[in-house]
Amino acid sequence: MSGVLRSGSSSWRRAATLVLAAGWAHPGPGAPALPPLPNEGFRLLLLQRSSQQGFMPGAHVFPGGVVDAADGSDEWLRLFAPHHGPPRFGLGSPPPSRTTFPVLPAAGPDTAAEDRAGLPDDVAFRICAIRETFEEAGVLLLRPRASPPPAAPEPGRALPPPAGLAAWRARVRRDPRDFLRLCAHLDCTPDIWALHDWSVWLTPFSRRGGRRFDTTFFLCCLRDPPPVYPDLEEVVGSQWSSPLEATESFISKEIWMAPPQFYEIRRLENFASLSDLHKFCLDHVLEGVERWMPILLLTADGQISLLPGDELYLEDSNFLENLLSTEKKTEEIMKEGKKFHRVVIYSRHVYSIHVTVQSKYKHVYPKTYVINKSHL
Ligand SMILES: CCCC(=O)SCCNC(=O)CCNC(=O)[C@H](O)C(C)(C)COP(=O)(O)OP(=O)(O)OC[C@H]1O[C@@H](n2cnc3c(N)ncnc32)[C@H](O)[C@@H]1OP(=O)(O)O
Ligand SMILES: [Mg+2]
Repeated sequence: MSGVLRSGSSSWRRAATLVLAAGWAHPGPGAPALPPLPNEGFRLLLLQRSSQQGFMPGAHVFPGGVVDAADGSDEWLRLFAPHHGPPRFGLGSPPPSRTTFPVLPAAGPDTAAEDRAGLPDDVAFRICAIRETFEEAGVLLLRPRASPPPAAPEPGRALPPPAGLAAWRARVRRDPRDFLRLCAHLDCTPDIWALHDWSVWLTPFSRRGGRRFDTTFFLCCLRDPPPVYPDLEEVVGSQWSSPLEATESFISKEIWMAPPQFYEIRRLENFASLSDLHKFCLDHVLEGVERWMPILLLTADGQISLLPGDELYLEDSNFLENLLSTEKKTEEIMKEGKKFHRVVIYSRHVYSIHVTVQSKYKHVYPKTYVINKSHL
């Protein structure tokens, strides 16, 4: 399943990450914490990566990780039976395949046999996202095998942590194949039906080199926030933040996020409530999602991360291993154009987003977001 794809000098890791949105009541001062009403706001789970991580040390990201062969093993077939099985495991028809730029080489001939296992990618990637969320945050998104998903899915709940979970978590962190054994032990399956396709990001080329990921982002709505237990190795902290709170934490230098997370946080600002967000996911499921690779434009005093639709974005495979640069300053470049889909990176904690293009496939893009100059 995982396999490492090669394009030019880059090796690509296939990964999955989970945007967990939990319903959040607004208890007044001293008021008892009430269960959130459907039209209440939501908070997002952000995990802080350890400063020892090889990739994005210290960054706040959504739970996630590299897809492992175990996530696609056909041993899962007996666990999903009898309610679910090939070809779609109850996920509904496959989203339309969007042949978007860039095309990465298919998994090479060295992909081991078990990597081409019986599960379709969109099942295996959901299992990976749920496994990684368990490994990194101790949140268990499983569904009892006896209760197939409801016809009209509502936001779910994480499984209350059963006894002995810490020992199981250590086992799964050592060997991803133990995640299936944990599910069998609990007579559950990963709640793949609660995960909705949201976006796919490919790591842009940068002169620093380093790891590159082809990462599928899923979105999952929960009625209320489950307790979170960072593993304290890969992940050293966690927070539930609204899109606005996460933006303010970033601008005030309390947290650092890479452009994809900042973009997704701002995109989620479009939704006023958990029910709006959940309804959007259900209405949108057949449209498929855009898969894109930002192209970096280095300016004299910063960087601009260009996205498809931007007038400077070129769908040219040369940019798999190249970037753009100019002697001009960022402000000059910004004055020249008008068809924007870009994240402007002024400094480590000062990003702005400019969107003037229409979103594709009935998805939403973030609104233009420019911080006031006092932060510059
Ligand atoms: C400007 C950047 C633009 C882009 O990258 S766009 C593509 C998507 N990228 C992003 O979203 C940026 C943020 N990155 C991420 O969210 C994550 O890095 C991403 C892409 C989901 C991949 O997840 P990761 O957590 O990095 O991968 P992972 O969980 O498989 O491994 C992380 C490192 O932890 C290690 N690890 C995993 N399980 C462990 C265990 N049980 N005990 C100790 N160490 C463990 C694992 O070996 C890995 O270390 P290493 O990276 O191999 O050195
Ligand atoms: Mg991880």
